[in-house]
Amino acid sequence: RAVFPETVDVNIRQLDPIPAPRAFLRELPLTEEMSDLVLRSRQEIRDVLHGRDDRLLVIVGPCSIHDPKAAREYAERLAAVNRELNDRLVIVMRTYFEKPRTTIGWKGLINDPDLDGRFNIRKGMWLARKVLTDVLSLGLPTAIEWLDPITPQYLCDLICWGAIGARNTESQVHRELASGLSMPIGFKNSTDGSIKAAADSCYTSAFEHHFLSINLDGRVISAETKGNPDCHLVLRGSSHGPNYDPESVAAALEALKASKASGPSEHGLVIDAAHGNCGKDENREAEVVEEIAARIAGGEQGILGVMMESFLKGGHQKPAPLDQLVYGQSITDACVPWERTEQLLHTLAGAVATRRSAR
Ligand SMILES: C[C@H](OP(=O)(O)O)C(=O)O
Ligand SMILES: [Mn+2]
Repeated sequence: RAVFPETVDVNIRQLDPIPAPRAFLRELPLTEEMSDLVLRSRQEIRDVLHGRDDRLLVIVGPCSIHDPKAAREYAERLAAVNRELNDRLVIVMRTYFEKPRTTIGWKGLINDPDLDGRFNIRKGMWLARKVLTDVLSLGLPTAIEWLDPITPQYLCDLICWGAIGARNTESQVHRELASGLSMPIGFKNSTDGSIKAAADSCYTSAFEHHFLSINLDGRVISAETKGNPDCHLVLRGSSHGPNYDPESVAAALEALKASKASGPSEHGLVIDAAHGNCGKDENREAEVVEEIAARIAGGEQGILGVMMESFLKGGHQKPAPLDQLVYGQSITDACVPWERTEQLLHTLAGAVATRRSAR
């Protein structure tokens, strides 16, 4: 016998087949226009990260997407501001569908799209593609955190920038994944504030790697990657406090040098004003963004981009089925409300203009 049944699936209750990625790509295809936007945006982000474009990368939007309608409404507002400020900012919308939990909790739209504990992953993956095509159809680039190593096969044609989160930044699986992804990848520093793991990830992901994955037809394959030359560090603070101050930025750039990380790491890093840099307090987050804008206006080098958690309404609420929720408010980390966000985007654009005129 090839398999002794009693030795496998001991802790498996159910295995449900999901259609292969190609079926999803056919059902919700990328249009020519969206493809052009994705390719153009990826290149603009690369140019900023490599010091070829003096604009500021701004990755802004909700901590997580839980309501496609509210996500689209937010995207419509952000797209309008993007049209106004894109000579100074490269704006990318956070469209996060996978949430890494410290312990247990709602894991995102793909894992539990109806917020009802039924974990209809097939529906969640379809909804994720639907939201991404909606956002791209508004002319807005997309940013995601990559968590499950199979998810990219379902979504990566629609993504302009990716993150590897603080809880996975040392993982070999995520470094291998990043080495083959088609867009720039930002590695968050570890939750304890250490920089070395993420710096080593920036170095490691630039090499070719070989690992098991699936292809668009759902077959298990051995992937050989070229290496991703566009990986960079994202400072997101830690449980011990913030790390966005000038001294921490300088120390992080030294750590990148010590890890022999190249490309973007020779030019700077991205600061996440949320998470450990604001104690998950949206009012503090807005202040952090203003402080960063002042430093950019003052000509500080090394800040290539800013991340902000922002949504239609400020604050956050506990996850619950959609009809029990306040519309347009985060169900994971607290977010800066839209009106304040719009002001902050103008402040960041003004800072870039000031820096540009001083050069
Ligand atoms: C979860 C993630 O933040 P992290 O804790 O990985 O910095 C995010 O929401 O951007
Ligand atoms: Mn968050």
